[in-house]
Amino acid sequence: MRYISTRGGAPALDFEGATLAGLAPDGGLYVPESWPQLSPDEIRAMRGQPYWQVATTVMAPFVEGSLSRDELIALCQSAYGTFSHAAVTPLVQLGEGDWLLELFHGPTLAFKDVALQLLGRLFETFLARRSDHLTIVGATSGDTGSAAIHAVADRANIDVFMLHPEGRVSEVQRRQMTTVSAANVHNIAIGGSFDDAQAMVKRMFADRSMTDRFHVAAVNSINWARLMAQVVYYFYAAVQLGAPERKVGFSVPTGNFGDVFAGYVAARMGLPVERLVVATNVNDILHRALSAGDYSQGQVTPTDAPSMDIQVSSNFERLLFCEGGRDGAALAEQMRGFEASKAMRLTNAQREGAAGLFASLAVAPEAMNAAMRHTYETSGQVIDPHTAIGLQAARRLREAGTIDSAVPVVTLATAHPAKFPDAVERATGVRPELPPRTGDLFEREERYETLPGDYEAVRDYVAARATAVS
Ligand SMILES: Cc1ncc(COP(=O)(O)O)c(C=O)c1O
Ligand SMILES: N[C@@H](CCOP(=O)(O)O)C(=O)O
Repeated sequence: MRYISTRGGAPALDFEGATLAGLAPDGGLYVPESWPQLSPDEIRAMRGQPYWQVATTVMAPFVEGSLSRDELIALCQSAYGTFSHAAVTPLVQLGEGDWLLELFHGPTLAFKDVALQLLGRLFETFLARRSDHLTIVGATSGDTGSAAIHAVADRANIDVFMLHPEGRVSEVQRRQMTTVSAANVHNIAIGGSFDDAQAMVKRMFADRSMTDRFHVAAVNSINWARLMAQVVYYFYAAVQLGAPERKVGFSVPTGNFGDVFAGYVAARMGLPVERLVVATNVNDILHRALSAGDYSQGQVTPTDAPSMDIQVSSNFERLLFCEGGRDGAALAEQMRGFEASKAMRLTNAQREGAAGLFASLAVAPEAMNAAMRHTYETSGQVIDPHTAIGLQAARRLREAGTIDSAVPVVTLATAHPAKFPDAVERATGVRPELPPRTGDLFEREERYETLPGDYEAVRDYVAARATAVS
């Protein structure tokens, strides 16, 4: 499989190259040259299979040329063996046609583990084939950071520098990052929002003073391998609910548009998906883009669903490329306009292409709290604020008739409620307990640097500690 840049100005790479590159040198994101297809028979055969086996079938075409089937199987068995639930991502029924896909049984209790447990192993496999050292630079609004750190801590030939917005992640999220004592882990709290941190990371990929000396790599969902791993659970869930004979809808709490783009990929590969609901909090750039064609960056408002406090959604560029005729030059121009003015209009082709599959809704804080409360009162299930946004959007769009009432809808439960105990307790009166695997999180010493939200300060900090490759 070959990977091309959404901005059309970078050479195509194989899977290994795209995984180690992260962002393309022209500022674009890598996407597969074409979508592999899974036939109804291949999808039907996934029923009853263990997660690692479904993962192998879904990912095999994407890694062709870079990993043998046996290597892929071994990586999947090892990555998904770290999950505490035998089903890895169990499906739980809440009501008639209303399902939760629990994605938080990995080491750091959020859906990010599904991809990052694999990505850490992919880095190790590829680094063993070459003499190289990765300087991973990432941005987090809370969950990617800890999942990435747990995936690469103490791995040889890797350093990770993780930027989080100071004071804007939950205490559990922060401690999951800052109490890891591995020498190759460097946490940085920066002034500003996740968007500021993400912009600095992207700028570093374009900064020759860094890329000439260091092999800068990505763990955010700008890295294609992250999304590839997330495509798997759409298939895994849908076949349990009757696919390929029956269509399934998904509601996805959304920030950087990575998780829901993985659902789009599943649909393009042949999974019968009725609708993909893009559920946002009040940071609603994606809802405005999908409902009105208006992709304009507002100020980030801090909320009780902090991981979704995002107003520039990196992976939306992948959708614009795929639905805009795969025209890299035109998209590069469109993105340059956005970067200069912080606003852009979707083209008719982009809007109409997206409208066939996506629906969207922005969920206000009161509705999010009501969804947590209602779910607890009616099913005894305690859910986290991000999941509540997905659930609320699914129910509202079903009531509005946007989603066929006969179609089962799966809401992605993206984080364990104990990551956000204060918000959950305020809404439900219940304070969720951290699972035993998190150990003595509140006793361990924290270690992180605080830097101003200033690119040069972050760049110099990284450059002084990273390992040069040339
Ligand atoms: C708990 C949680 N839910 C939802 C999201 C949004 O996912 P995405 O950024 O892939 O849209 C995130 C962060 O990305 C998250 O950490
Ligand atoms: N919500 C994320 C933000 C980064 O998103 P990513 O999927 O691109 O890594 C987080 O919790 O860090």
